[in-house]
Amino acid sequence: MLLNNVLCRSASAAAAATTTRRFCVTGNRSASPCQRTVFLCLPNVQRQHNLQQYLAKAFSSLNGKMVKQGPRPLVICGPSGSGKSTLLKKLFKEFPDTFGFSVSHTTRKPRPGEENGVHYHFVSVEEMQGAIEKGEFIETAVFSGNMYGTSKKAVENVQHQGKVCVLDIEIEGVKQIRNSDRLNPLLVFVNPPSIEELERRLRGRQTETEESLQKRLNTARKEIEYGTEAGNFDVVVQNNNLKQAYEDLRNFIVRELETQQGQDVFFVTSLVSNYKPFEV
Ligand SMILES: Nc1nc2c(ncn2[C@@H]2O[C@H](COP(=O)(O)OP(=O)(O)O)[C@@H](O)[C@H]2O)c(=O)[nH]1
Ligand SMILES: Nc1ncnc2c1ncn2[C@@H]1O[C@H](COP(=O)(O)OP(=O)(O)O)[C@@H](O)[C@H]1O
Repeated sequence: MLLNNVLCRSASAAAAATTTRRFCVTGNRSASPCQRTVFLCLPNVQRQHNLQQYLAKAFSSLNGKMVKQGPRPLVICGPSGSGKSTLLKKLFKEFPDTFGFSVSHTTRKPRPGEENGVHYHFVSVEEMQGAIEKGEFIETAVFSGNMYGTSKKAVENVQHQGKVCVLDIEIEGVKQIRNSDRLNPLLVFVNPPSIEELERRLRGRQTETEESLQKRLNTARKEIEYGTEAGNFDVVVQNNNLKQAYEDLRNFIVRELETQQGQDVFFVTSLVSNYKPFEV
């Protein structure tokens, strides 16, 4: 039996399950496809079977809010050139099994080195519009003359692997997600030191034409205003110095995941402690 939650029988098991809320009651580890599942192995089959039934009943009688759908996704937002991709690259490198990237759709052209299906799904305007009409997206936006969107499938693909889903999206997409009760993500805003430094970094990246660069800088002013306004994001990561910015991002995420984990561990532990064998 696999439920989207964490079951920990000890503090060390809780520590081991630092990232996912997957939960599995079984005596057989190979039975579960999910990663970093915490297993509860019971001494005999009969007892295990009864606990499975007990937990299934307990979980199904709870309202949906208590049984979460896994770890909260992480949305990272900030002006073009603020350092989102650079920070995320470091995060994926440090925690390859914990975080998974939500691969967006876009109508912009690939840059050298960008792979279809890895960095983006590069599509035509017609394909994008068709997919929007079919209701395939959680959110969409137009940025600097190109369409972008997060498909339901992109997020599900990551969540099905038991990973924390990471979305790199701009402000209008963030607003759409904030206004829906869909993802309930943690919201991170990456703030550059100044517009002047942002311009230097964007020019240094050598990915933009002069026109696209000016569009990005114009949008950046509004984005910084919205992003740094109190209450719009859970944290603002100031990216003056890359090492410090990464440390701030990392610390925030780890703290948040531990908090989420702690809440679930407490919740499931109390369920298990109420379990009486053979009373299902
Ligand atoms: N709303 C929304 N924004 C996206 C999505 N994918 C990327 N973006 C944002 O689109 C903007 C432009 O991205 P990109 O063309 O890759 O340029 P870069 O940010 O300068 O590297 C960035 O602010 C991204 O965060 C998406 O699926 N939805
Ligand atoms: N703290 C920093 N100091 C100097 N350059 C940085 C810093 N952070 C990122 N960069 C550089 O700025 C450019 C834009 O960063 P990038 O991660 O591509 O931004 P974004 O994904 O937000 O558009 C890249 O060339 C990157 O190497």
